[in-house]
Amino acid sequence: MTRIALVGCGAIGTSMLELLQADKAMEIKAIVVPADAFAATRAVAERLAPGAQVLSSVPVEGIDLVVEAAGHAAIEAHVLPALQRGTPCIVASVGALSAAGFAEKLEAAAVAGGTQVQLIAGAIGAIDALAAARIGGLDEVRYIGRKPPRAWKGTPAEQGRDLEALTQATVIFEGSAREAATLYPKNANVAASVSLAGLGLDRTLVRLIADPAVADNVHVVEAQGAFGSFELTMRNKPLAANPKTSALTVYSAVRALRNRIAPLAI
Ligand SMILES: NC(=O)C1=CN([C@@H]2O[C@H](COP(=O)(O)OP(=O)(O)OC[C@H]3O[C@@H](n4cnc5c(N)ncnc54)[C@H](OP(=O)(O)O)[C@@H]3O)[C@@H](O)[C@H]2O)C=CC1
Ligand SMILES: O=C([O-])CC(=O)C(=O)O
Repeated sequence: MTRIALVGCGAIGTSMLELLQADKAMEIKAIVVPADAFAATRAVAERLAPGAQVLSSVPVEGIDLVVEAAGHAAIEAHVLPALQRGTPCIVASVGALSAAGFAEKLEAAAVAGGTQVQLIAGAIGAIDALAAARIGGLDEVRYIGRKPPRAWKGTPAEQGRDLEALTQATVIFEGSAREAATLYPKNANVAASVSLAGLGLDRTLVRLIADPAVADNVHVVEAQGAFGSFELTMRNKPLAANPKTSALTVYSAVRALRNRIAPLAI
């Protein structure tokens, strides 16, 4: 039995718990959330993971694997210490690695604990192709993220514009993946994933668009290099509980967990 600590119990975490009820080889032992979310999280746990304790930090003993679906700050607070203790971690908030020196810090914690941190592909695809293409050499990688205006609420996209009033597609950001992931921590984790798999946070070109004509979260990756080239378009359904987040992120996290224990992993 693999004993799991889930960090975060919002849109992704709750949907993961729903799916993981079917997995008999895994047990959710702990759900880690801020103290002000205890009551709501206990109600979710009662329904979907009755054996889980709701806590404000990952237990030091009795956890085989940590899975994070909480946000950038949770990596420093919960993933780093778990790695240092030797517990492997699966991370959804990949954009946290855009902070200067943070990827190195994460790696050092994993080395100190003799374990590994796995960054999930989340809402984007072709991370495998991109990471393989990097070995032969990449010349250019572009990422374009297009979401409905409501998905950009509470972000810098609101500065100087009324998102509700947009009548046409509007570029809200153009720059590096590092800047995108820093400025849009709940919307541009995939920009960080694409860049970490490919040309790096500073050389990956990112454009973010608020588009009233789309209902899905549309992600495009274009890459060129020694391997040839590819263009990928994902049209992801957002989660009802959080329009910023694509449902595919949940499936990607569940896949990562299942692959940890599957005799044949794909
Ligand atoms: N790689 C990818 O493709 C994607 C990655 N993500 C990442 O996943 C994160 C979660 O997404 P989503 O579930 O939609 O967001 P939600 O806002 O719906 O849920 C976040 C949950 O995490 C909790 N939380 C916040 N901060 C902490 C912390 N420091 N420690 C423990 N728990 C914490 C929240 O508690 P409370 O309610 O009290 O704040 C809430 O339960 C995003 O912030 C983003 O970083 C999201 C989409 C795609
Ligand atoms: O879920 C998505 O479509 C992408 C997302 O929010 C992110 O990359 O942070």
